[in-house]
Order: sequence, then C-alpha cells, then structure tokens
Amino acid sequence: MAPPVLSDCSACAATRFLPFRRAVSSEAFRFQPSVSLTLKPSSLIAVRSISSDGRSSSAVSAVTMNADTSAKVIDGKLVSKQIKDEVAEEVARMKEAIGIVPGLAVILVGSRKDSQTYVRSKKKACEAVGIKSYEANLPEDSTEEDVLKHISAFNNDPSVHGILVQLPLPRHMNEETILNAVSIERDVDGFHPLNIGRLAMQGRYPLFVPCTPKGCMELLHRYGVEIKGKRAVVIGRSNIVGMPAALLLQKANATVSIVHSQTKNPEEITRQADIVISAVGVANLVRGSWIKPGAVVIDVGINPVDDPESPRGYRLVGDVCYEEACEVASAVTPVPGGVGPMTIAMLLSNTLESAKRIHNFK
Ligand SMILES: Nc1nc(=O)c2c([nH]1)NC[C@@H]1CN(c3ccc(C(=O)N[C@@H](CCC(=O)O)C(=O)O)cc3)C=[N+]21
Repeated sequence: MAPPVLSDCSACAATRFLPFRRAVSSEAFRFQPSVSLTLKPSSLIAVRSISSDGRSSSAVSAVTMNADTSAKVIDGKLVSKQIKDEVAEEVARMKEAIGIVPGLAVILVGSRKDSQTYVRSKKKACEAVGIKSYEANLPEDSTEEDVLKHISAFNNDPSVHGILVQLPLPRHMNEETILNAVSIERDVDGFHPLNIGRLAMQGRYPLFVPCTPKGCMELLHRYGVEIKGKRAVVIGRSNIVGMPAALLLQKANATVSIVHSQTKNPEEITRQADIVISAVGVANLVRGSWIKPGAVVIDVGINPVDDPESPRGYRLVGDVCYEEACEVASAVTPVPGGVGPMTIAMLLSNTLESAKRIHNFK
C-alpha cells in the first residue's frame, strides 16, 4: 500500500488546469527552460514525433499552464486520446482493407484489486479503438504450467496479435519463465529479454518497446522537447520502467544517469538534469530542490495516499512533489492524467503495430 508520504505537496492538480483553449506562449516561462521546447503559442500545435523505432509521424499537441505557477502541464490524458484516435483510424483501415482486426490477450493471475482495475481499463480501451480483447483469468493458486498453457494457446491463436501477462504475478511463480514464454512477435509489453536486449544494443531495434517508457518518450516528442545532447536523469531502475526509460533516452542521444536506492547524492545528481523521469513509487520523493530550473519532469509514480475526503478513501500522487515542481520546472506531467493513460495508449499502439507486422499490412 501507500509508502510513507514525505510531505503533502500534492493537492489535486487537475483543479489548477487552465481551460484547454487558454494556452500561453513559451515566453511566459518564469525560468528560461533548460531544454528547448518547440511549443507554439497556440493550444493545438503540430509537432514531429519520432517513435521508438526511429520513424517519425506528425502529431498534435496541447499546451496548458498552471494558473498560479510557471510550469506547463504535459497532458497525458489529452495526448493519449489523440493516439487512441490515430489507432482507431488505422484499425478501421486495416479491417476495411484486409478484414483483419487486431487482437490483444490479457492474462491475469489472482485477484489483486489494482490488477483487476488495470485489466478492466485495458479491455475498455481496446473496445474503444476496435481492437478485440481476449482475457484469461486464472486463480491465485494456479500453477506455472497453467499459465504457460494459456500463453502457448494465445501464441498459436491467429486472431491474437498481442499477449500481456499482468504483473505482478503471484509469488510462487517465476516471472522470468513466464515472460520468456510469450512469443517475441506478440510481446506487446516489450518485456521479453530479446526485446529488452535489442533495446540495449547500438544499431539494433526491439520488436516492441515497453509501454510506460515508450509513453514517456512520446510525451517528450509530442511536446517538442529536444533530447539530443541533453542531460537526463532516470530515478529508479526497474525492468519495466526505469531501465528501459534510460535506454530509450540514451538511444535518443541524451547523456543519461540513473539514480537508485543506493545512490549517495540523488538530489545533487537529479538537479543536473534537463529531463527527469521518475519511476520509483515513493510519494513526493522528488522535491522542488531536486529540480534544475527549466527542466522537464516526467512523473511515472502512481502512489495511493490516504485521503478520507476522497470517495475512494485515497488519492493518487506521483513520485514528484507536484506543486514544488511547478515552481521550478518548465513542464511537468500530473498524476493522475500524465503517464498512466499513455501506458494504455502505447499498449494499443503496440498491438496495432504487431497485427500490421504479422499480416504485412503497411
Ligand atoms: N504486464 C503489465 N503491463 C503493464 O503495463 C502494467 C502491468 N503489467 N502491471 C501494472 C502496471 C501499471 N499500469 C498502469 C496503467 C494505466 C494507468 C492509468 O491509466 N492511470 C491513471 C489513473 C487511474 C485511476 O485513477 O485509478 C492515470 O494515471 O491517470 C496506471 C498504471 C500498467 N501496468
């Protein structure tokens, strides 16, 4: 559950969003951004987006600013909606042209409430863009063999183009054995060691990039944040976010440092970064004093903290002290409404990409 809250500096971010149309030009920054932001002074702007496989596409991006502070809000909810619209259009085009509908299979083992919620939202997102979703719900006490059998069945099912095994798995299962069983052509999570290994190598490219770090990069690209030659710090080194995020930033020619639980001076190192990606799962760990003025901050943390006033009894905050970051950074992602929705959008995009590749549809 909720890790200790270091300070409560994270009251509801959404209330301070300016209406979407009231965009503010980059001249309004209190600080000179340390990263050049090529945002134009209109709420809807076209920017070039380089996807993880190096191809570029044009996209539309939005600028909102906090009413009482200087940082731009990087609106993941809005960008994820744009991506979903793009995916829906492609899904329809594919169906029309070759009669194929992309399919995503999700395997959920056990009955963790949070996992069930995530799986439900993935299913809903699939439906919304016309991707067919398949689900295998296995009891907590299933054996590894049970899970492997389901993976094998989905691997051999021609209507399934993406397979996702919801993490975390029950403790008695070996995550490595299970993730290795997903065919790399269907590994839309990008967790197969072959996909991760290729991500780490110069001049090689994975079939899929993990959804959350890919979503972070997509936000940077769609908001026109220059990465090449910039200093980036990734806080956290998990297999599913921190490590691949660092690899992606490096592939995009940033100079990358990783700050982790054994780092002696995390604050000092983070303060050198033009781009910060935090993925540790500790509420409000990153204070304003950790952030270089003008830096761009991507907050991956989704941490529940008790809140008796909220209908659910808790609310979600990021790893970053949002209010403090807004005073110092040039742009910040909120929680919720930042990276979270992007993760799901990238999953849909990976599933579409997989179906296109399998059926050689351009
Ligand atoms: N194999 C696998 N792949 C995953 O991609 C994966 C996983 N396992 N296990 C769990 C994590 C977590 N995750 C999230 C997805 C969406 C939101 C999301 O949409 N969050 C909303 C908040 C939703 C709310 O209010 O509860 C937001 O940040 O705005 C969050 C977290 C995917 N994960």
